[in-house]
Amino acid sequence: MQALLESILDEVRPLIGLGKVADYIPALADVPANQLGIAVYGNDGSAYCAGDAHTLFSVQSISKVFSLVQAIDHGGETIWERLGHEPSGQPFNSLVQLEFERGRPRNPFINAGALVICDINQSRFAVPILSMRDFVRRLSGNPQILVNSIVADSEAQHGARNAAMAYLMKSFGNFHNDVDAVLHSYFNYCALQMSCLDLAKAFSFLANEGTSAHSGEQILTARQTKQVNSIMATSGLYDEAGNFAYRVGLPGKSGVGGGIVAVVPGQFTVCVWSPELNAAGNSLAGMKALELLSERIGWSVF
Ligand SMILES: NC(=O)CC[C@H](N)C(=O)O
Repeated sequence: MQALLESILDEVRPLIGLGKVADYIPALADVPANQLGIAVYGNDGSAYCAGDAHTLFSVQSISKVFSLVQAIDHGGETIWERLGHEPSGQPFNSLVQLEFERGRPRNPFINAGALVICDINQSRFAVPILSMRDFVRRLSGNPQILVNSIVADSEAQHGARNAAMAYLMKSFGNFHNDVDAVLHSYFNYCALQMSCLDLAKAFSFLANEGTSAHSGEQILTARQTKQVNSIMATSGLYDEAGNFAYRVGLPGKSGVGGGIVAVVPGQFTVCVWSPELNAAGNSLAGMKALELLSERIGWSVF
């Protein structure tokens, strides 16, 4: 596995320079574009790292999985009264469908759906950002994980589109808390800083029927785990979810920080990171690396 990861990184490195680092969040525009890392975390506790696998980066939309898991943990099936689990076929920050569908987001991994999930969690936790940080520390087994408040504040200053979605949902009665308070939480969740290895470990329960492979803690039931993986497979990469299923064939979740986590159920999780994005907002080199990995191991969920 170690040699395989090294050779995949060598193969995808020439793609660096062909994508574009997210700059609509100004603090992310400064991230050096030539970084590339990958980490695999096995259900047997084995870890393999290559490249910049220990460098911290902004998880951005990968945090939407953590928020969803927190909400399921508390609200169970009732959360689906407020949003769907269908792919949207739209960019992650689209407003168009939300108006047509009367403020009910298609799924928890587009921004509108994540904001509803954050609204649900805002009602539950006294200190939502600390609850999230501690949850992620537990999931990854790394008590050092922090939120980068410079990134969160930078996004807050350019958060008009997310605010528009939240207010639109409020106008339809599908948003219960103060919009600014929920946006503050959402931007802070997105600004969690983690490495490829942290993320691979944090997602390990999704490869292991709901139980964390390193701590033994049950995070979700096996049934809930299947549900989260299926939403990742159909919606984890926004309007590129079909392409990701076609090329990689695994449940996955991306973020505009350039990270992508994928799950090989029953075996391992993998996180790849390269900050330059393609037009859909997914890591360009990261997509290719995961495609090569699934081809070389000869395994996908399809
Ligand atoms: N796709 C992403 O990673 C988007 C997350 C980002 N914080 C936003 O709301 O725009």
